[in-house]
Amino acid sequence: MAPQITGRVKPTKPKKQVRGQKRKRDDVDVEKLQEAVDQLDTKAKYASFNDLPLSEPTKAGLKSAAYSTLTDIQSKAISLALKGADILGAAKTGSGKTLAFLIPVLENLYRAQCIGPDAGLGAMIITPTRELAIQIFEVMRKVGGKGHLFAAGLVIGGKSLREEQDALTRMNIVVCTPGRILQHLSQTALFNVDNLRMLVLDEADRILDMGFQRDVDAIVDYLPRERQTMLFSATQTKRVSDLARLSLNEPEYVSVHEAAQSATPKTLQQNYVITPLPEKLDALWSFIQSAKKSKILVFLSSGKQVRFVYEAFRQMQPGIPLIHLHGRQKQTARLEITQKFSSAQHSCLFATDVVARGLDFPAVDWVVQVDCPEDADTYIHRVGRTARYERDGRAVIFLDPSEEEGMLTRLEQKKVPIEKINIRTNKKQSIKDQLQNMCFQDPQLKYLGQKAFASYVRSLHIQKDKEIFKLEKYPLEEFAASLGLPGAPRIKFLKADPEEIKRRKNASRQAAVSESEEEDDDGDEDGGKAKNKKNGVRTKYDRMFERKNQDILADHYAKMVRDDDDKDNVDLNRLDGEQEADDDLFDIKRRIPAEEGAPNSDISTKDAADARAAGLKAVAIPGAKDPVILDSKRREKLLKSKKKLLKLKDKGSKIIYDDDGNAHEIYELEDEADFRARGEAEAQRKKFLEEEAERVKMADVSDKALAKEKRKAKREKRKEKERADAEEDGVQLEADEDGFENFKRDAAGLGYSDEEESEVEEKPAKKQKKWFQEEGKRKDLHKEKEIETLGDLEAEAAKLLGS
Ligand SMILES: Nc1ncnc2c1ncn2[C@@H]1O[C@H](COP(=O)(O)OP(=O)(O)OP(=O)(O)O)[C@@H](O)[C@H]1O
Repeated sequence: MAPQITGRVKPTKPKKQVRGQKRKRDDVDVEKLQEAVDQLDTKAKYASFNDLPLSEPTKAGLKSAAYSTLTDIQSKAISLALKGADILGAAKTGSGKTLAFLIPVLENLYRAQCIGPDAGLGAMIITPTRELAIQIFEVMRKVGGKGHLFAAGLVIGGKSLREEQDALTRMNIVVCTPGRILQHLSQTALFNVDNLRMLVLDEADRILDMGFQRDVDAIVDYLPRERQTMLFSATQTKRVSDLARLSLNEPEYVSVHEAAQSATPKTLQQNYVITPLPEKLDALWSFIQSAKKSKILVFLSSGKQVRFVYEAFRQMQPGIPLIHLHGRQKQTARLEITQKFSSAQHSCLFATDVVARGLDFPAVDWVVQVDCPEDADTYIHRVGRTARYERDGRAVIFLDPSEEEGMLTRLEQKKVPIEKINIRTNKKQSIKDQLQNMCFQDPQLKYLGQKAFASYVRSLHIQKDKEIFKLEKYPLEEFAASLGLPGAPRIKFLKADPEEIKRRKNASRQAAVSESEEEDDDGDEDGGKAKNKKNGVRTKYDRMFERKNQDILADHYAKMVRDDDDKDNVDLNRLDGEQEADDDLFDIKRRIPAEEGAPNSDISTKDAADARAAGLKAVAIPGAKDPVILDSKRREKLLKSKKKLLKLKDKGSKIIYDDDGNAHEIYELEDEADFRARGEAEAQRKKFLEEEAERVKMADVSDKALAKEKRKAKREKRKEKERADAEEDGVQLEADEDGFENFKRDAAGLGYSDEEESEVEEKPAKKQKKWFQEEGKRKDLHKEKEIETLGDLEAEAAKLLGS
């Protein structure tokens, strides 16, 4: 198999080797395999992959990926799917549904010999997000890459359409998102799906809901009716209308946990905390503070909230690495972040529901839902990012008192066991004042806060389940204050049907994706304009004025400006207020000569005359060229501030004195005749450059020697201090030395030069010291236990949450 990420489907192995493998594969008795599949008992329970009639390449792939025993859903679904049945697969999050459909895809195409560019597209796997598509593709590469020769690819946007088009025409298996594949189906002339045998919808209920409805219906119209269709999800749809849309043929409903007591993994502990909306950020901050040695996934309801909370918390330095992810980030950034979180040991990821489904981040300790999810299904998927494949995990949701009853009812209906807990009062920290201070000092942060507020309130407005979300019950003024805002921004609600709004939102996102021109990190409604100005520099003021809905925040923004012009008592909501602002723009015109008696009174201009005629006063500023006209109280105030007055004064020019005490400008032109007497200009230039180069070279040598000396002294000093510290703490010096030596060897292994190596030496030592000190400080101050195991870390985090 030669799986490729969009655009490069050429086999990665040399041609000869590929042909040889193909012959070998042809030798395999496909017929025998088919016979075994025909005789397969679909009612039996299979424990090992070896018990199933699978091809050698698949078996080799499973072995090398260390998959040996089947999970329940795999045991039931694979046998049925191998026989070609349409399947509705439902099993808890993290129970191995991916392999339950990937193995049949590889096997059924293999037995049908649907391999190579002439075979055409044999299987299409659709997922709701790009991240999930990439993940599935990676699992397929892991399992199928050990000998299968399929050409497989990802079609998820983020690349040019042309690149994908070339690759698509030769693919046997494609993993894709709905919007992008539909674009190809309608625009790529050579993309032929007539041979398609298998269609898989992962997170099927999500793909079939209104967000993707039109796309999926249109995709299905292109596909042959005779095919095998498989739908998988932890919250499977059984709606007849959905199934009819996909023309499923007597589907087998494979639900391994239907009789189970809970819809969520047994190893998942779930709690909720009643947290009034204005206290949610306090609760989140306090939580993060007591779970710093964990891997935490925090869900918020919109990208704007994610950005604000991330930005604000980052500035407050919580002592744990923070990252953030939302659907409007560039694809490369999204990929980087998911990889970063996957490999992190301790980290906190703020995210929207873009990561709620399907993503298999290893070893997430906590899922925290700051905002209530839109329904119980979303809740189940969010918490499913932890406690995967028999691992332990914990989840906590902050519910506003008005959401409690509605949400608990919904969770109970879905068989979600959840218990109430409280935050220990002594662990609660209020960050409201800090946020207010930060927003006051940083208008960009304040603006993010305003956007976060607006998007959150809008999201409440469009929520479908009014039993949970009652907009009038939320204390919005206090909520705004809790974000650090000086007032609640005014929100304008669209009158459209909430479902329609949601559908449109989804559609526009997909359009953005398919154009492969993702929004920049700004993630605002102003995406279109951002694109127009893509190559230009957009300032925050550009963004501010490009906002579609200028009404939002108008009151508040006015207030902000009013603060500046405090004494003027200008009401910017009034037209004459705007006039005032305009006048300020042209204040240079109104600077006129002073009245008689003032230093510049002899200068008489038309402007001055006009100003005097208008009854305005002018004041002469010592050291300034022009007097200043007092046309507003603000300008009067300005004259009282010495610091501000400096701005009006002439800057002056710098002068140097020679040995005889004569003044000179810093740069003076030499006499031309003298210059010419010294020879040709070009020769002089060359000579000058050579001399300078020599001078720099000499200086460089002595600088380097000096720097080396300094580093040596610093190292000596550090070692001495470490020795002293170690003696004080009773730590064996050898241990430190060992670590130091190891690092040195690593650095050498990476090929650092001597110079670089000595630079590198400094870094770990510095880091080591910092962490050591912090740990020490923590120990001294709080007498806390060192965290080593998951149990320890839960105990640590549980200190915050008391039952
Ligand atoms: N047979 C197996 N043996 C060992 N590990 C497995 C097996 N099957 C799956 N896993 C592991 O279990 C984890 C969860 O699998 P997977 O992502 O397929 O779950 P899922 O049911 O699709 O979850 P979700 O509903 O969240 O999408 C993965 O890390 C995967 O590698």
